[in-house]
Amino acid sequence: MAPTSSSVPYSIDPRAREMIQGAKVLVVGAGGIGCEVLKNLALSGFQDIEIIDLDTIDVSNLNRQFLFRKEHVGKPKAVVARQSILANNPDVKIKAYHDSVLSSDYGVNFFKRFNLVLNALDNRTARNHVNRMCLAADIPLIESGTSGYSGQVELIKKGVTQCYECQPKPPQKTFPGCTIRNTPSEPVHCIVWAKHLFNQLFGEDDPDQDVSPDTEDPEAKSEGENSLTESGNVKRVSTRQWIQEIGYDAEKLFNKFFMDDINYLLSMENLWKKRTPPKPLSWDNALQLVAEKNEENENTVRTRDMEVWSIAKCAQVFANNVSILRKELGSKPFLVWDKDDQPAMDLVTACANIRAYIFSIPQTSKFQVKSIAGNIIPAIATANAMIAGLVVLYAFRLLIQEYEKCPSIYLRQKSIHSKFILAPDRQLSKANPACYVCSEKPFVNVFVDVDKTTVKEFENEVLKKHLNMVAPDVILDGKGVMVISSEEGEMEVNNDKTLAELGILDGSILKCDDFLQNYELTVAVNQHVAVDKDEPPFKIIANLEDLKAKEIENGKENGDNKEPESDENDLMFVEEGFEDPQEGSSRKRRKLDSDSDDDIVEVQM
Ligand SMILES: Nc1ncnc2c1ncn2[C@@H]1O[C@H](COP(=O)(O)OP(=O)(O)OP(=O)(O)O)[C@@H](O)[C@H]1O
Ligand SMILES: [Zn+2]
Repeated sequence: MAPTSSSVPYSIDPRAREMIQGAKVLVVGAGGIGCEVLKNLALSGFQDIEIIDLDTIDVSNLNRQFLFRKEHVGKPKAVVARQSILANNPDVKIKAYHDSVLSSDYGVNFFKRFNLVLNALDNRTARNHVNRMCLAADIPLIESGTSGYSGQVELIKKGVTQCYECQPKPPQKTFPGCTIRNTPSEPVHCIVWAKHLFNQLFGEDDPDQDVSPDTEDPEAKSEGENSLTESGNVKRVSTRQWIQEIGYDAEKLFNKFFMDDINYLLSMENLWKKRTPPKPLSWDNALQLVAEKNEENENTVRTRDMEVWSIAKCAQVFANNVSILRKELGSKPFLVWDKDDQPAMDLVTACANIRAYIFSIPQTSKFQVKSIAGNIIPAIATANAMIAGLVVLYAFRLLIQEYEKCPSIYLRQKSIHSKFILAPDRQLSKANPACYVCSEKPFVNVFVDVDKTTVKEFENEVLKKHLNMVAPDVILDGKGVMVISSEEGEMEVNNDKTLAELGILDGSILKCDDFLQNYELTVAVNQHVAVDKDEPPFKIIANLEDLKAKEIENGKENGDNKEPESDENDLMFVEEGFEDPQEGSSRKRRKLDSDSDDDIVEVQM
């Protein structure tokens, strides 16, 4: 965009300018934001850059990840990003790692080599991990994310700001198991069920993803009636075992999931007193349900993915892809569902639509299924570019330790007059003194059923999945008993024992140590029995005061955006020093022409 008459060109502080050449920067993630950040770094004179990304280039990345071209599809993002930057600027020293940042190869000493770390990630696990590594190495981290037209940039610096984990993040949206398994009413319920079915057929075993009728559904039971089995599932051999026994026969699978299980659901009469009952569908009948010839469609330009498939087509797609995925599975222990893997996506689209048909729910195109199943909020190239621009502007300030000039800043779509608004917080966000990551003595309460929870479940679900440790060692305090070891083969004998069997009871204290993250956490164990079956089996509470506190409603999975503190009106800001926009003078903020199509905000410093 040509500078407007009112804009003042941005100039880098001369002290920062001097430091740019000698600065060593790590960029984590070479996706939408990462490509932009790398380009900005190279263009603004950074000479020593390292980039890490675990992924390879997908064709769907090409519209916005401009360092990649069609011929690069399938190649590692980090490697190609490096080549593209070097092609434009051969003087930059740039090193690429095609790897996960979670790997033990990147320990605290690896992070200590950098002046700055810039995150351009898309998931919480990796963000949490880099947060801990930067705290441990005491290196400033710039965290960033976008979600559609929204985005944010946040500085994380030990002892100066809050860390990425200071505030609890809302859990991802989930649906009650019985809605998914028994009484779906929206396309999304069928899509979640279809993803679970993929995992039952090919994925990692997860009892939470059962697709069979749930006989424990309280709505299904008459008063005083007991369920068929203790677990609430129809009693039979495990789904995977049965699938293997029938050799992944598509017709048998189809009749089981779409006819027998539906007949079973119909027998749970209470469920259908106020609902439209589902229609069981056999393989033979499905093949009859071909699309009515729709002349309108023939003249309409529609891409294949926008089409809603007939049920006969869904059945055929189901059979074809079961066979393709079975071959892909081969002798691997399991497949991982990926929205960009065509057979996996086709299978989920077909199954979701067959289930939707059975439950009289509107059917959806593959495009719609993909956006729901992949939790995709479309990535907006301009939002990524704006956020990446801010990341690098903040990088300049951090080189000269101007931390106070880097408050969290938010990008969001506003009104019909102005498409984007940038709004900074008034000041740096202070660390939460009860944070179980960055406080001086990290401490957390875990409420868990010590009589039922095994050591392995505790390690995987509590320590790794929810407390984000990578390779914990755990000692029962006071007794000095080692419970979990990060050394393979050392403590596996404990895996299937319950916590109680190892003497871990209500009031026990566990000392958990993650060597890689240089992170020690004290866990107080509290006996807790879930009363409601939809209640999570354990709870993690850093500060017991939080028990009463309302959950903070902020963030989205991709960008983890939260609302800015500043109160906005319908303005685009041109800030100086990010002072309180409400008190800004005309020098600091200008109302742009409301007819303007410009989506760019100029940030001056
Ligand atoms: N643990 C990790 N280690 C290294 N890189 C990671 C890790 N987790 C995620 N990434 C990378 O972070 C990048 C995030 O970029 P982005 O949000 O644009 O996602 P994408 O996968 O490229 O695009 P989309 O999800 O929209 O298809 C990806 O390239 C991804 O491979
Ligand atoms: Zn913290």
